[in-house]
Amino acid sequence: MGKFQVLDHPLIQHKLTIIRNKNCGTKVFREVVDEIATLMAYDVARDMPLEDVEIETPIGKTTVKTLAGKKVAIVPILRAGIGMVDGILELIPAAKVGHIGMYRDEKTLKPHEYFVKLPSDIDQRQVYVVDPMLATGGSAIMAIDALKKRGATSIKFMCLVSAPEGVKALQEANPDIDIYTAALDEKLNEDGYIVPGLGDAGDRLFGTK
Ligand SMILES: O=P(O)(O)OC[C@H]1O[C@H](OP(=O)(O)OP(=O)(O)O)[C@H](O)[C@@H]1O
Ligand SMILES: O=c1cc[nH]c(=O)[nH]1
Ligand SMILES: [Mg+2]
Repeated sequence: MGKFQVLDHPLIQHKLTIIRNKNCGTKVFREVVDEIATLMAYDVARDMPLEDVEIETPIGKTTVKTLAGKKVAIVPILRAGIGMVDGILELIPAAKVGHIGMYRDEKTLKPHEYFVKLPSDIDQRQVYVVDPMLATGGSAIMAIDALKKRGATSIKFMCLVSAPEGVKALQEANPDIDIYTAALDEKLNEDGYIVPGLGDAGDRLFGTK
């Protein structure tokens, strides 16, 4: 089974409180989602492999560490996942970015895929799938299926708020992936929204309500 980690650094908890508040406007919401994504990426990247490299400092020769292993692809699930991309690129600026478009039917809660565009070497990359919300898990599972179908083998999923139902479904469907969340909330309500959650992440990011 992959890792399941709640990244509850005090700075992350504080920033999450800011965006959970219903009075937080689009501008601040966007800025703070970005900041949380950067803080999370720092921890998610902790197991990046290193290799030795010989360099010369102004004082003399030495063997030190440099990043090795797979290059990163960030794959946001549209729309809301887009809000986390820039924050991760702050730390991993050379990452490539793929996009998977997905919307959840409001009645059935079933996800529908409408767009997939990935880096051509996705099978060679460490993929970070990002979406602020993991509710029923349907969207994340369908996005990861789309990635695996196209050859991705090394996948981590990052979200801000998750529901126990979504975590369980995602783990059962993909026991090979690591899941990172800033908070594990109580439950889903009858409309499929996370309680207490932060509402509709896409609408709050883009001001579409
Ligand atoms: O775990 P699930 O039950 O699938 O729900 C989570 C999905 O719902 C939201 O997207 P939405 O369908 O609202 O699309 P949007 O990002 O375009 O608003 C959210 O950003 C996730 O992608
Ligand atoms: O609480 C939720 C659940 C799904 N999608 C959202 O944006 N918010
Ligand atoms: Mg939405």
